[in-house]
Amino acid sequence: MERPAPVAVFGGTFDPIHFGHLRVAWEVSEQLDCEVRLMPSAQPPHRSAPGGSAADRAAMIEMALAGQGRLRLDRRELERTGPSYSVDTLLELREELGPDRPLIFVLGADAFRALPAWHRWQELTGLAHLVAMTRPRQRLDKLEPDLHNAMAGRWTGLVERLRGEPAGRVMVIRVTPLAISSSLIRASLAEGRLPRYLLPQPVLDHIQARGLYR
Ligand SMILES: Nc1ncnc2c1ncn2[C@@H]1O[C@H](COP(=O)(O)OP(=O)(O)OP(=O)(O)O)[C@@H](O)[C@H]1O
Ligand SMILES: O=C(O)c1ccc[n+]([C@@H]2O[C@H](COP(=O)([O-])O)[C@@H](O)[C@H]2O)c1
Repeated sequence: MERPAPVAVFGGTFDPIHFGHLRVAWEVSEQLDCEVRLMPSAQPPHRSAPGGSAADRAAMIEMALAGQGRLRLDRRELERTGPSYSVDTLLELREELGPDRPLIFVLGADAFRALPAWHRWQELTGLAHLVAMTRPRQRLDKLEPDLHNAMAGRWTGLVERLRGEPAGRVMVIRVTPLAISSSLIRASLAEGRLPRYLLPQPVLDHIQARGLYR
């Protein structure tokens, strides 16, 4: 019996969302042949509070996603109080999806390398597959020993493996290198420059109308 399509979630601060996030999420959705849910964190662990409110960051994601059907916004972390630990989110999703449905947690190379600093990170592969996307200037080799050991035997290059099992595999997906970051965009706005063409125009219009990141 064929398993139902995987659910892929791409977590981030999205402060603000930009074409780097959007393009790589789109390519991952194409390569995995499933919907990808963009999931902004309420209170991101291991970084200072976002400059944009939860409502602004979610509104900007919605604007960015208008007019397409592959990517959608998942508000679950915004609706929870306390730090947005990914292990709690994946436990909640696993509970909703049941034990058999493939669940995929998508993260950029920098976030993947930082996994050993995450809350109960060793539990993540029991709940979901991990997909690490390439990102300019971020390596996916020479991982620190704990991460290297935790991932040993889990690597696959086959999407079918991810679609055929509920969790536990790790895959690298090569995406178009786009050296765009939210911090670059915030810095540009703080200096009074216009980061045009790095993010969707309706998102930039919203930032300007609301006076964000000045
Ligand atoms: N240009 C990009 N290419 C590939 N992955 C990206 C890119 N930008 C962000 N990501 C990934 O998206 C996820 C969410 O990133 P985040 O919202 O922190 O954006 P960011 O641009 O890295 O922000 P900041 O500069 O504030 O750290 C992370 O897993 C990150 O690795
Ligand atoms: O669970 C954790 O301890 C944890 C620590 C750091 C980051 N994360 C998650 O990783 C994703 C990317 O984080 P960031 O900071 O790059 O936006 C986002 O979904 C965060 O909630 C999760």
